[in-house]
Amino acid sequence: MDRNLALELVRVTETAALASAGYMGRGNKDAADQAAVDGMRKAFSHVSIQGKVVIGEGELDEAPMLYIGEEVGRWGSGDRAVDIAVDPLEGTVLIAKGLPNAIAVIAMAPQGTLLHAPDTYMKKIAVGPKAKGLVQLDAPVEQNLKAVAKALNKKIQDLTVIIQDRPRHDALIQEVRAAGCRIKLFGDGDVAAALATCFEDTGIDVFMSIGGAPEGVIAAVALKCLGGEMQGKLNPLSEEEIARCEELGWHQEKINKVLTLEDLVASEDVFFAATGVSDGDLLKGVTYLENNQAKTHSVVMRSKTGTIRFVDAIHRLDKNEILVEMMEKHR
Ligand SMILES: O=P(O)(O)OC[C@H]1O[C@](O)(COP(=O)(O)O)[C@@H](O)[C@@H]1O
Repeated sequence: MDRNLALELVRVTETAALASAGYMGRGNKDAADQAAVDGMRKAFSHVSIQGKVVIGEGELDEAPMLYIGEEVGRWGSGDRAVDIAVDPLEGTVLIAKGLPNAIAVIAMAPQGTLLHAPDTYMKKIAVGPKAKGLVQLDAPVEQNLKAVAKALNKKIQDLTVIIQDRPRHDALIQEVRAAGCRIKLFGDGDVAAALATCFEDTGIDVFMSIGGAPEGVIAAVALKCLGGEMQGKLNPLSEEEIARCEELGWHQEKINKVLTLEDLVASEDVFFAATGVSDGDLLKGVTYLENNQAKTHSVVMRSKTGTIRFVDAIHRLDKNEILVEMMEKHR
């Protein structure tokens, strides 16, 4: 895929972040999400791809924009056919409460290569490049943690495991504590949490959680670019979710299968871009500057070359056509 698409994708996540950041701390997660969706969709119309949303805001009946199956991009005759996975505002509650780690995020891959994950829960494990190939989602927790400690040349007591703070993880938390590791609990945003395992500065060594399956596919694209490892397994928690899986052709045998990184993302030529909405471990959030300007901090990655770029940008909110429209609508 054309390497210049990387910068195009950053423009899209920047626009989503800028559109939604004004809602920080205002207690309205739906309005913040809608703003991010608006911004992302608008910015996509300038990108030279024939994109189809495979992970989006839901089915057409529940999501009028960026719904699964929606065509995005310019759709010119020479444009590349691609699968698009979006989470315009990953961590809607985080923005509503003004908490850290909300991001706007996109993953892109050649057509037909991203897993069409149903919108149910998924059990996930992620580790950075040094521990790649050494963990097994279904293995005992302690066994995985010992393997990671060995790969990182750390004492098991010095490993930090990041887990979403939910009652469904009580037993997991007990097991990680019993193994002797440190734990960092996070409120929301498991894409950022999985990514953190690949950046030493974050101090996070392992990600273990049950979170959204769509977020699992998006994170897997990033882990592929970063040379890390991620595995997942659908984990429908209610009768309704099981029915939803069946409706989409996920029968018990398929649900029980551990999905490897290759199952989640079947291509070596994928892109991932994210822009911070609120300050986080990896990305700074949107900040507003004098003279109607705002600053964004993003990361964009391409698996083919393994390049990881951090992009700082200063935007004129009164000059850029799309941003002017977003500011009128959402500020
Ligand atoms: O809040 P739940 O039901 O535990 O779901 C977990 C999911 O929610 C999130 O924390 C945030 O998702 P939203 O941005 O859609 O609110 C995800 O990162 C995670 O996968």
